[in-house]
Amino acid sequence: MRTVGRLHLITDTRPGRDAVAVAAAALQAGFDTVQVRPEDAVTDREAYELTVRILELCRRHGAACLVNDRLHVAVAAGADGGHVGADDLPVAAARRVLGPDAILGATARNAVQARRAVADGATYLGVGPAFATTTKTGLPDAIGPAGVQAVVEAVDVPVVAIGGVTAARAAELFAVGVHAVAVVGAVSTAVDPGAAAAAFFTVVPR
Ligand SMILES: Cc1ncc(COP(=O)(O)OP(=O)(O)O)c(N)n1
Ligand SMILES: Cc1ncsc1CCOP(=O)(O)O
Ligand SMILES: [Mg+2]
Repeated sequence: MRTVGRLHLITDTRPGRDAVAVAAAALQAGFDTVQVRPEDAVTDREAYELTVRILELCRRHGAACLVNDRLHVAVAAGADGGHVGADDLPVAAARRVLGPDAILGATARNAVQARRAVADGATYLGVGPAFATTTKTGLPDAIGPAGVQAVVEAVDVPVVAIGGVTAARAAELFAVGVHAVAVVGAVSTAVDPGAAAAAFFTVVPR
């Protein structure tokens, strides 16, 4: 199984966004994982074609490619794994779909959810929202670095913090022990996504 990366770009497929160009810039700047996260309006065919393009970029950079929610697309495209949350396949079922060697991320907000996801086969935990975000609507209140730290201290698998993550805030999150951060808006909405991504590379603990 490929190891879990430290800097995860999550694709922004909202209208007007160029997910492939942003992924290329982030990979060039040092991001080591791209999670393809198709909006609900994106068809499976579109999600598959996007994943194939992103996977080719990831392979060129030695990076991991994951697919959010739609694990059949991950398997069909030959991606490195997927990510599931409360509205997706249960973690144990997702593990059966992906097989024992794939990377499987699961969303958790607290220690109880985290331990359950690990017991059911999660490779890493996506924990947040760490800070308030407008990228995804309907989220519960942000849990802050302290809430993320509570999960870090509850499990022995990598924690990937998500939600309102900027380069400055990433330093706070690494300081409480996260393995990685996942980013959408701070890179995808930047005037220069490559420069925005490069700012994260400087805060990853070596
Ligand atoms: C790294 C990471 N953490 C959390 C999420 C959220 O996934 P999920 O709960 O399935 O919500 P949607 O992304 O499907 O809206 C994630 N995608 N990645
Ligand atoms: C998919 C998801 N899950 C929790 S927050 C979030 C979106 C994160 O986007 P941003 O990095 O722009 O806050
Ligand atoms: Mg989901």
